[in-house]
Amino acid sequence: MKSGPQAGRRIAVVLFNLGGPDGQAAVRPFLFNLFRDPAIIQAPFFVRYPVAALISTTRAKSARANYALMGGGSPLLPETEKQARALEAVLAQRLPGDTVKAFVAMRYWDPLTGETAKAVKAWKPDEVVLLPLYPQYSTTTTASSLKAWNKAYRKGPGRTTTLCCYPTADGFVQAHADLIRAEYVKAGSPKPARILFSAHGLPEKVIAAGDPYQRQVEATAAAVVEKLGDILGEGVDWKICYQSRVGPLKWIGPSTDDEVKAAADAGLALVVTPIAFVSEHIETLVELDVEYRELAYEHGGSIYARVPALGVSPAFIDCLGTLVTEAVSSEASQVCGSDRPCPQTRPGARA
Ligand SMILES: C=CC1=C(C)c2cc3[nH]c(cc4nc(cc5[nH]c(cc1n2)c(C)c5CCC(=O)O)C(CCC(=O)O)=C4C)c(C)c3C=C
Ligand SMILES: [Fe+2]
Ligand SMILES: [Fe+2]
Repeated sequence: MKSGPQAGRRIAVVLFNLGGPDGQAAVRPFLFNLFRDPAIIQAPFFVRYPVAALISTTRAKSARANYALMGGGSPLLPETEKQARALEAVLAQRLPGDTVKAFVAMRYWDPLTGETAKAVKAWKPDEVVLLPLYPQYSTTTTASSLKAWNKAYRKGPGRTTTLCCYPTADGFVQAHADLIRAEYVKAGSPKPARILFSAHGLPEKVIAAGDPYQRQVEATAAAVVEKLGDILGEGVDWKICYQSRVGPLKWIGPSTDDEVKAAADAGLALVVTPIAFVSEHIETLVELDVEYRELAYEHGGSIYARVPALGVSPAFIDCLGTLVTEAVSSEASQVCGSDRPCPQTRPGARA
């Protein structure tokens, strides 16, 4: 525990997320920002730029059509803002006497990380807590955001603590279990049924290079399953699968589309839950709700229940509040919420 005065601090909590286009015109430049990131395409600058320009141009048309299904752009920013306000409310209770403000820093679209770093500097915090809205650590998401932040916030005021991951944190796991149970019951508690834990996929080579994401996704699913003993068992099983494959590389599997087909072919009711996204966005509202639902029906499935993303579910926001409270009372510069620390963690190190 830290010594010295505890109250009266100005605490900035910075929520990291990927960002999404706010309208049709933003789709191509958003995709360009994404594909020029060396965390996404591991190639030298002079290869990455033309590749990013090519992929963003060729992918833009189909991506625009998908964003059009959600009203033209991504709901990710308004959803993340709601989480920021809910977290401020929880922290006002947890840390009375301190002033807490939650900022949003997106990686590939507004508000971009550099812009948010300027706003945080201007707010002059005593403490900065970096909180990725990625419960499972990946080099492609968490590490990429942290790198962009460290560059933009160099010499910024305040002591910084990073919450690198929280794949098995109590409230996070409980919130998932509660939402899954509620959706299963709403669907009529069908049997036989399968719960699919669907996470964003990654190229196999990223995992082979030591990225802990897949192991942490498995840890999350196992922890949620432990809390679902009342519905899992005879006639109800579960599986992890991976969605949103992009590009020609081999990605980790099994893929969500194969698992949806297999379950529907076998006559199982499906309960599909996003397990690595904490808010609704294109991968849940289009891929899970439209594309995979259609696939299930094409394969003879009759029940396809989709569990909502965590959003502002009280157990989840309360869990984030606990993590932030622990971070500001910790001596360490990185707080890892995993039982097997991720590579980000250097115990005792301070930035
Ligand atoms: C766990 C979260 C995510 C991981 C891991 C991740 C890796 C990853 N993503 C791409 C390519 C795309 N991702 C896109 C959108 C997108 N991805 C995530 C999350 C993770 N990505 C989010 C939150 C979003 C934003 C969605 C929104 O509503 O705007 C897109 C754009 C959409 C599309 O064209 O499909 C692409 C492309 C790669 C290549 C990758 C790992 C290598
Ligand atoms: Fe993605
Ligand atoms: Fe971690």
